[in-house]
Amino acid sequence: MLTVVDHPLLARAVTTLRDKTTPHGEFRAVLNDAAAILAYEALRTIPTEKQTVQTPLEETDGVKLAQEVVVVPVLRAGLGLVDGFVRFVPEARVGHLGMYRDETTHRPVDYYSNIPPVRGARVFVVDPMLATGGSAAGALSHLKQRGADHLTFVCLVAAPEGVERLHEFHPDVDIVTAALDRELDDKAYIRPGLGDAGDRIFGTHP
Ligand SMILES: O=P(O)(O)OC[C@H]1O[C@H](OP(=O)(O)OP(=O)(O)O)[C@H](O)[C@@H]1O
Ligand SMILES: O=c1cc[nH]c(=O)[nH]1
Ligand SMILES: [Mg+2]
Repeated sequence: MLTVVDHPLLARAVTTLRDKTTPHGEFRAVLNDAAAILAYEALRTIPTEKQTVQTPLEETDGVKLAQEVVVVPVLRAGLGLVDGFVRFVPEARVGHLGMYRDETTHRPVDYYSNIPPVRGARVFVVDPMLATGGSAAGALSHLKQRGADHLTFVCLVAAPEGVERLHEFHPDVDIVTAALDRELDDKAYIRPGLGDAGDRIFGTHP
């Protein structure tokens, strides 16, 4: 299932992130806020179980989360979405998957993996950009090999090509995004998009 999160504050954040004049410090801060809204939506279906709580006056019913939460950013750009999740679920475990996209083939190249236990957990793979879908599909396959059985992919901007690829190779994985853009260009950049998310977050190419 594809969810395009519809919220005025998120739409405004995406507009700021698309703006080429937004400097990297502001880009990071606004991406953090956008990530929190995405996390809020993506966590909507997390199961809870009953827990009693003692107020200053009496005991009453409350809830606790009934499933472990694991957040897995696809490096580098995915790091920009981690805090949005961890601010709501501070006990979340965080895995890291290092991948970059080869500039000519546009195929993902793996360079790092450090993943906590994922079997039975609710696993959120986070990366601002879903372009060809090669990186996301590779990340999801890697996590399934490690036993992940409840995966959600969370991004900021998705291209139709990437959504199609994930639906084909990972039909069991829900996608949550802030925007579904028009197309990929001949360099496999998302149009209109926001450029290279990693470079914009970290200020790599002034
Ligand atoms: O859907 P795809 O076609 O695979 O493209 C999307 C990937 O490209 C970007 O990473 P990039 O390779 O720029 O690495 P970086 O995060 O280190 O900048 C982005 O953050 C995704 O991981
Ligand atoms: O538009 C794109 C495509 C891939 N990666 C990015 O950072 N941006
Ligand atoms: Mg990049």
